[in-house]
Amino acid sequence: MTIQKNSSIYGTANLLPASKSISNRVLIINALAGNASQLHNLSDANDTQLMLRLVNSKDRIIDVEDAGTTMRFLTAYFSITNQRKVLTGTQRMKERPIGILVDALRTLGADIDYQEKEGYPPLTINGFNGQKTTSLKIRGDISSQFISAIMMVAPVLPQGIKLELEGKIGSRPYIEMTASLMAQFGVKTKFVGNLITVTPQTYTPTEFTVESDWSAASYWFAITALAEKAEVLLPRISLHSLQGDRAIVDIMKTLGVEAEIEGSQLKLSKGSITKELRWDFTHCPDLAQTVAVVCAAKGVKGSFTGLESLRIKETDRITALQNELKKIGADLIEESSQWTLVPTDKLPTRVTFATYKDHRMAMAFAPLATLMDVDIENPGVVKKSYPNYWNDLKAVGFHLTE
Ligand SMILES: O=C(O)C1=C[C@@H](OP(=O)(O)O)[C@@H](O)[C@H](O)C1
Ligand SMILES: C=C(OP(=O)(O)O)C(=O)O
Repeated sequence: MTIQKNSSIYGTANLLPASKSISNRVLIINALAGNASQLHNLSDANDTQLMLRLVNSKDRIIDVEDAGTTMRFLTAYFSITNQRKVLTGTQRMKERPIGILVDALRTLGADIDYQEKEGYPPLTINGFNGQKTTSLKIRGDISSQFISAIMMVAPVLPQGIKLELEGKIGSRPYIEMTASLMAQFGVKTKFVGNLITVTPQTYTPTEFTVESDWSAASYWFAITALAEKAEVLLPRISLHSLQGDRAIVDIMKTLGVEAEIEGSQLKLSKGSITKELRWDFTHCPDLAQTVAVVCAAKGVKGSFTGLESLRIKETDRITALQNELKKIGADLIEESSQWTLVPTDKLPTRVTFATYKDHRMAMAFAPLATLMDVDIENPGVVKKSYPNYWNDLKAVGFHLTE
């Protein structure tokens, strides 16, 4: 697919999706609350559509495709609700670790086997043999999704749980989001230091509306930063969000984007840009690609930390970024847990970007069409989190051809 260069961008990202992280949590919580909640504005992201279909499925084989939260949350949900299931996914899903979650669930009393490689999907869940312990230790540095998965099922355990997070904690706002959503469905958790305590409680069915997705919004900040002239409106988005990726407001302020609330919308417009950005992505890993591309094209030197988890997402995002940034003359150099982004000094006029079966590679590189003609391989990948991305680009004036 080709996106023709357009450096003046005006309009509304009307089809901005609802948060897939919030949607997938409320779907698990709702299932534990007897499916009696009224849920509004669930995300049209494929990850959420999968969760919607699979959480109450009677099928034995559950294919989560490439949806990480769906895989991790359903593993805990089916285990604790004593359902016999086989959980599988794409080839990439079979390379994304799940051993830490399986070990924790086994310690709790779940009977789970690996079908292929130890520590990775596919899994066979054979049921739950009664709660064996009330205290668990779990590493916090591989994926917060393991922690969220256990937290959500914890109140239905006969004796509740004390979960001690070990080592560095990554993606902490996602853990806080889990606690906050549990509270909105009537379940209290205590999260103090590295200890999460959940007593046995019952979820209350609730009416709940999902807000727009901040990770999806990040691409609109990138477009505004990169364009010569821009004014973009984002609907149904809150600055006081549960989503840690609202950090994009602060990051992009230094990269030349002003964001101000106008009624129920957020208005993005051009501001002034710095020469250097230092940022730790430990708690907002999904923003890294968006920010790296903007720095690379705008002549901003980046000093980044907290990118470790990018290696185990939809693709190895570090390698994918390094390969594709090279095509515009930029480098991402890794040196002992520090990454230096060396921006380009001369942009090409046309580039084809590979997307590595990763929605965020497609969505993060497309904004470069404000500066050059861009070809995107496998544009359909965006359906994982933002199926209407290309239509939204058209709505603000980009010209796209197959
Ligand atoms: O809990 C969630 O909804 C998510 C947590 C993050 O993953 P990690 O905890 O693996 O960093 C994030 O990258 C992912 O897109 C969604
Ligand atoms: C990492 C992501 O998702 P998941 O881990 O849920 O597949 C993402 O959406 O960028």
